[in-house]
Amino acid sequence: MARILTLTLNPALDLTLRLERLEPGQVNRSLAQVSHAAGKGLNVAQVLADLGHRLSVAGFLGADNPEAFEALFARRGFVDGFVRVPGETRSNIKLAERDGRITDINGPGPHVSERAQVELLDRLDQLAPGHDVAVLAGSLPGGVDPAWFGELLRRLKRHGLKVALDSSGEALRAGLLVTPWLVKPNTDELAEICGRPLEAGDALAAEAAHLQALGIDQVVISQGARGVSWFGPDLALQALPPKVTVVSTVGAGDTLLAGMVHGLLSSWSATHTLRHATAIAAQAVTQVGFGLGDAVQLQQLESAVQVQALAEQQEVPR
Ligand SMILES: Nc1ncnc2c1ncn2[C@@H]1O[C@H](COP(=O)(O)OP(=O)(O)OP(=O)(O)O)[C@@H](O)[C@H]1O
Ligand SMILES: O=P(O)(O)OC[C@@]1(O)O[C@H](CO)[C@@H](O)[C@@H]1O
Repeated sequence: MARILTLTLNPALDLTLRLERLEPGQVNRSLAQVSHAAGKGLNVAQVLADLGHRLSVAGFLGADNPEAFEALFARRGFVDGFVRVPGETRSNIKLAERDGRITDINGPGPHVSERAQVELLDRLDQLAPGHDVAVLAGSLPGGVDPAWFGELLRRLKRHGLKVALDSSGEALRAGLLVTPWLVKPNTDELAEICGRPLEAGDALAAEAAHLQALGIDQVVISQGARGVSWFGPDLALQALPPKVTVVSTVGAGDTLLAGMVHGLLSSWSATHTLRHATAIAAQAVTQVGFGLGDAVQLQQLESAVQVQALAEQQEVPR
């Protein structure tokens, strides 16, 4: 069991509405709705807690609506390092149609002052020592500069934590410069950073090689239903998940990330790590919400994941 700190700088109340079919511009009636305290780092934390780890969670939380988050922390036994900021934590709307299509409408989050940012850094100086890994996941709220985000990663590294990063756009770019231990972009996020499409397998491998040359040990590239490419020191593997009935893909990437961190910390074989992480991510899409589901279903999914070696990585000219 490891001690893991997850950072969610821009958490969200996820409101998932299940619909037969979304008709834009019409009155739509939902079949069911459910609300969760969420945000990428908090979703990762819930899966890691289910996998047996001890969690601390931090970031910025709106002072006007903290109840669902505080209830989650109490229920899951998370150490609460969140700085409260004026205003409301955002609500993100997830429209889940019967055929598995998901439409996300994510809010900007409250504005975070410089003072609150200093407070979080001070708090992390106290909280971080003693943790093995920090997982930083999700977007930046208003007022938070990507350069500050880079400084945050640097501090966590200085405290001796392995840093795992899952973000997008400028925050991802700033984080990559600090060479985290592990990075988990999806194909679109990586393509945006490198400024070219990454459809072909050799383009992915070349980009992964470039990130590894910067000093990033583990490059995990998620590709939705097409699976995962994992480039580690001396390994390049591809996992293909089994076909599942999609209920909501929200949090699949977070579950995959948690699974990879868990396998690596447990010193499992590479194949076991990737197979298990891919299986829990596949299970995640069959449910709304975050955390591991039925153990028997998980066992069946794990047996059905196909893992194979990828062709030799290629150098990318820069
Ligand atoms: N339809 C699916 N069937 C099986 N597995 C899936 C499916 N969609 C996603 N997954 C699994 O979940 C992983 C993460 O999905 P994806 O690449 O969509 O992540 P993401 O874009 O980071 O998602 P999010 O940000 O919503 O958490 C995939 O690599 C795959 O293993
Ligand atoms: O707007 P961000 O921070 O990029 O993503 C936020 C979010 O879409 O990510 C999670 C799923 O990965 C959801 O719980 C949450 O609403």
